[in-house]
Amino acid sequence: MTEFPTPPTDVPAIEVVDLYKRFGELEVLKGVSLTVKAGQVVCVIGPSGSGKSTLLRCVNRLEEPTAGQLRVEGIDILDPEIDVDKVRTRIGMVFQQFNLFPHLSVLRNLTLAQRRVLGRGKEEAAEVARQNLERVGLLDKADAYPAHLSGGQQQRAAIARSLSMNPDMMLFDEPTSALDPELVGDVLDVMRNLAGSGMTMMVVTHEMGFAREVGDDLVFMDDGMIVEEGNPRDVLANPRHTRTQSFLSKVL
Ligand SMILES: Nc1ncnc2c1ncn2[C@@H]1O[C@H](COP(=O)(O)OP(=O)(O)OP(=O)(O)O)[C@@H](O)[C@H]1O
Repeated sequence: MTEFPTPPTDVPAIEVVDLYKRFGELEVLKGVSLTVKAGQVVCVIGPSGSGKSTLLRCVNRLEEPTAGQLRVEGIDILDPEIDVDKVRTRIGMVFQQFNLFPHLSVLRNLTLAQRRVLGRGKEEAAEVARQNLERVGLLDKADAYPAHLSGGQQQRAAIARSLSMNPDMMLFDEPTSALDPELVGDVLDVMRNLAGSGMTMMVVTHEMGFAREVGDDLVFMDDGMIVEEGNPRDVLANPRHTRTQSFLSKVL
């Protein structure tokens, strides 16, 4: 099995090289290349169906690319010898639909994978869980069940669950799209704090304000390709490509 050594600091956190993904006849990714440096926040925007989620899902091996290269901290994660569980412990993923287990308390949602995947003991896992619940402002909900939390609280619990695995980087797939508008701000605040703490993040989002303020880089995808990429403030203020202009004119 390939082990993950501590990477030298000049190795990119994520390197996507000429990535293709096909579902049957449908080519969803058509030669996507991008680099996320350690500590960077890269936001990915684009119309529905442009391949944003598929790209993220390839990065933590929830989907198998059809062709191309994917390196995480310099390690080829498409290597058939790779331990996929180990890849996933390095890369936290937060989904639109929270994916908490409804029959487990918030605390047990946070301790389960720590114990099963990382082999932590009960007390250590609970302590790590409490620290991360505190980080997202939910320590008082440790014993609650997901159904008794608001959508925003559930998403913050899902972020705390990811953090409890001590990931080196986190992928966010439209983390606020399922939330009522008044609950979006709290989740974005948690993400802003995470970015401020130096977490490497790739964020598929429709929140252009977040992308502008927090993103180091903005990627616009359309039809399975990266059409435009650059400093978020520049791309949002002065999109160069007509497809970016057309998309932004509808969402800004
Ligand atoms: N497992 C799958 N099987 C077949 N087709 C799929 C699968 N997953 C995604 N697709 C298709 O791939 C295309 C890209 O989907 P993807 O979810 O990556 O787009 P997206 O840009 O994230 O869209 P949205 O903003 O609506 O979430 C869509 O046409 C979608 O229907």
